[in-house]
Order: sequence, then C-alpha cells, then structure tokens
Amino acid sequence: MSKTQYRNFVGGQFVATDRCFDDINPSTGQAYAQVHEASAELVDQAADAAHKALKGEWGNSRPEQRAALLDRIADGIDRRFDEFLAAEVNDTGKPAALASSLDVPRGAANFRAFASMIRTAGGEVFETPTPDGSIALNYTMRRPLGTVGIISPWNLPLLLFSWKVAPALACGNVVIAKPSEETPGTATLLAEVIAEAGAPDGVFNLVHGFGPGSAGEAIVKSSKVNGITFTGESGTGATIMRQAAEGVRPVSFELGGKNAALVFADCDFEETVAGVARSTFLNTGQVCLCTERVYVQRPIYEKFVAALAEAARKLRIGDPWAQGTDMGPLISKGHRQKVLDYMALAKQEGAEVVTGGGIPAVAEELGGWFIEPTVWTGLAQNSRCMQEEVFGPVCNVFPFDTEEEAVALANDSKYGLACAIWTSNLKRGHRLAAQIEVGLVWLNTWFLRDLRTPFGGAKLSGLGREGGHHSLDFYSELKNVCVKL
Ligand SMILES: NC(=O)C1=CN([C@@H]2O[C@H](COP(=O)(O)OP(=O)(O)OC[C@H]3O[C@@H](n4cnc5c(N)ncnc54)[C@H](O)[C@@H]3O)[C@@H](O)[C@H]2O)C=CC1
Ligand SMILES: O=C(O)/C=C/C=C(\O)C(=O)O
Repeated sequence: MSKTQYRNFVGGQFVATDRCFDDINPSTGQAYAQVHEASAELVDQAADAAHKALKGEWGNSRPEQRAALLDRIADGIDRRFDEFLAAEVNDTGKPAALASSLDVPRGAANFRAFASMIRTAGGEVFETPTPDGSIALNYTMRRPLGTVGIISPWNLPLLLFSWKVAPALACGNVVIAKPSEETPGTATLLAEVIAEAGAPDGVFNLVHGFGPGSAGEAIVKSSKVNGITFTGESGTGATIMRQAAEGVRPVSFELGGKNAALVFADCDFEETVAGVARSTFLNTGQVCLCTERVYVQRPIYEKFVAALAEAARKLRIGDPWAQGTDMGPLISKGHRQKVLDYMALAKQEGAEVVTGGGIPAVAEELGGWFIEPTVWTGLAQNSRCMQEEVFGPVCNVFPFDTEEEAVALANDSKYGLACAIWTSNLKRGHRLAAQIEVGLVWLNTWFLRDLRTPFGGAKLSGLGREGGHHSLDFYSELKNVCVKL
C-alpha cells in the first residue's frame, strides 16, 4: 500500500519535493507516511507568497472577517475530527482517548478563542494636556507584525501549532509555519482546512523539514520573516534568538521545564496522588509542564512514595487505539535512548528505583518506543537528574520539613516554567504562589487551562507570554496616534 504523503503548502498549493523522509509511528516503529522536506528556496518562495498576500486583500481585512475565518477553521477541524485524531495518534503514539479529549478539541478551541478575542479587542486612549492649554488625544491601533515564522515541537503537535497559528492570523499576519519533523500530520491537514475555510493564497504557508541546515533554520534566517514564535528545547531557543538578533526581530519562546510539585501533609491525599501521577505521566511525561521533581512533607513522605508508585504500576501501557490504554510510547527511538540514559545516570547518582526504570514487554510485542513510568527516591538536589529536563515519565520524590525549605528547593533550578502546590491551607497556597520563581502556578490542580491567561516561563523556560491579550500584543505592531485637538 502506498504511504500517506505529507506535502508543503505554499502560496495556496500543495508542493511535493524530491527530498523525502519517513514519518515513523512511535507505537509500531514503522514508517507510515513520507514527508516532503522543503528546501531553503521553497521557504523563500513561501516568504514571497506570504508578502504578496499581506499586500493584497488580506492586508486590509477587518478583525470581524478574520474572526469569521478562524471560526470556519475551527468548524473544519470539528468536521474532520477523525482524520485529525488518526494523524495525531499515528504521529505520536499517544492514546486515542487522550488525543480525542485534549489535542484535537484544543486545536479547534484555539481558533474559536482567538476569534472571540480579536472581535472584542480594544485599544488604549489617553487625553493629554498640551503646553498651550488645549488637549491631545492619544489612541492605539493594532497592525500586523507582518510575516510570522512559527516553529513547533512534537509533543502536543496540533495543540501547540494551532496555539500560534490562530492568534497570528487573528491579528492579520501572514504565516510560514513548520511543525516538528516527527509530527507533520495534523499540520498538513490543517493546511487543507485553512484553505477550505477560505484563507487567501499565501496567508498560511506550511513547510516541512528539520531544524539546522533545513526548513527551520531557513525560516529563522530569512530576512523576509518579521517575527518568530517557537516552542521547544531551551538550547534551540537560544540558537534561534541569536539568529533573530539579525534584523532585531521579536521572538516569543515557550521552552523547557524541570517542574516541581510541592505536596504538603495537609493535602487531600487521594486527590494529590492522582494529580501528581497525572502531572508526571500524562503524554508519557512529554509535556513541558510535567512534574519531574516531587517534594513531599515528611509526615506523609513514605505513604506518598508508595501510593505514587502504585499509581504508576496501574497505568496500562500499549496500543494507543486499544480501549483503556493510559500511556503510549515516547516519540522516537532516539528520545527513548535519551530517557534510558537518564535512567542509567539516576542509578549512578544514587537513585533507588521504586518502580519502573526499563522497557516494558509490550515494546517487544508492538515494536514501539515504550518505556516504564518510573519513580525514583534518593537523588540529591544537585544531581543531574534533579536539574536537567528528562522529558519522559520519570520523577524523583524528595522529603522536606518546612514551607521555607519547600520554596528553596522548588526555586533551585535554572528553569522556571510551572509548579503545582498541593495543600488544603489556601493561605499557604497563595503565599507560596507568590514566592515560586515560575510563570505558572497551579494550586490543587495541574494543566487546567484558560486560553485568556498568560502562558510562559521564567528563567531558561521562555521569553514573553502567549495567551489572551499577550498573544494579540506579540502578533501585533502597536501604533500610537497622537492628535492635537
Ligand atoms: N515543549 C518542550 O519543552 C519540548 C522540549 N523538548 C526537549 O527537547 C529535546 C529535543 O527535542 P527536539 O525535537 O529536537 O526539540 P527542538 O527544540 O530541537 O525542536 C523543536 C522544533 O524546532 C525545530 N528546530 C530545531 N532546531 C532548530 C533551529 N536551529 N532552527 C530552527 N528550528 C529548529 C525542530 O525542527 C522542531 O520543529 C527533547 O528530548 C526534549 O527534552 C522537545 C519538544 C518540546
Ligand atoms: O498551551 C498549553 O496548554 C500547553 C502548552 C504546552 C507546552 O508548551 C509544551 O508542552 O511544550
């Protein structure tokens, strides 16, 4: 049977190239599709098509027209839900139950949310006294940034890709977007949906390929790209930032994390065990928000370690399409090796493996990149496994005594993305939320999202915020007009 072909979408046309690479289904280890890699020349053609679109009718479009387009895109995702689901599951191996409750609905929700936000977005107005005693009126106008380069990762492919495409289009920009080379499927379907929804040619361009020496680098280096938004590893963000400095172009980054959970003895025990198990193992630990450091107050430490390990052992690992599967594989053989290397390192660094630590039998049976959910204890705070992002279903559980100690431990990280605090003492929760050096705090929950809120990280975890008006501000050039009355 011929393989699915994932082509580029440039200037309103699907474009095949003669450099193709395999798209591997991580739950089988088998190639199921072929991806057409874009050359630097094709990226340049995309930039020209985008520029032409910006100078055409799209450049004069009104927020209401763009909001209507975004709503039609959301409807298109809903209509083709099963195709998006299949592409997401084939690309990532994540359980269909997860993709159908999180990734695909959130893809549609991103478009609806930014449609609603751009419809109601206002500006600023100031009445200003002038030296001659009269009044001036200052008001702001939103104009598009221009051509936006979007580079997204493989862990939440549709969710993170659309999280950037939707506000960029809402603000009237034109886009050149590259999904991860590991997960090109849903982005290619989205190109079809955007065209079906009536976006003018060149408004949305999709290019496939890798980072360095490929389409990713070509986007970032193109002087025709006016701003770059990226989600992925912190080191990649730093590389992109250096290249974006050429031309002083704005960047927005959501990067890595080494997130802490702080579990106090007065927490709702059952709810907290379930919450920390979810925050550690969801999507096989491949969410930048996932918990890898669990700090537990000493009176409940032993009981908590046992309960978390039990929750990990109960997870059903396997075929993403099978009913009841809780956890799929890691994204690739290379990424699994990276996580296995950390598992070996953890032992060298003195970890006790409470549960997991290896490859489950199902990996042999299905041929995919499965790994066991793993709980360690005994790692020192300054060990590499407590300081470096693993990006897999692993955590170390560490005891603490006082609130001050918990804050110091949580903050002892070069990352600053998210922290979950579990306590029934809400005063304490608020107090700690103010002291933790992160962009996102969850209190007695985790990964509960409202798309209007600022999303992003401190320290090595990112630059800027997206979500709500923060996205509208990044994807717009704000202009102030001063009128002397
Ligand atoms: N959201 C997050 O925090 C994520 C973190 N990671 C971490 O990063 C590690 C490496 O995974 P990768 O997929 O290689 O992440 P990555 O950050 O290198 O790749 C993410 C995206 O950036 C592109 N890219 C890479 N280098 C680029 C460059 N120089 N210029 C332009 N685009 C570039 C890639 O093609 C992909 O679309 C993982 O093992 C994991 O630990 C990976 C994915 C998401
Ligand atoms: O926007 C969200 O709800 C989730 C974002 C998750 C990431 O940025 C990530 O895992 O990289």
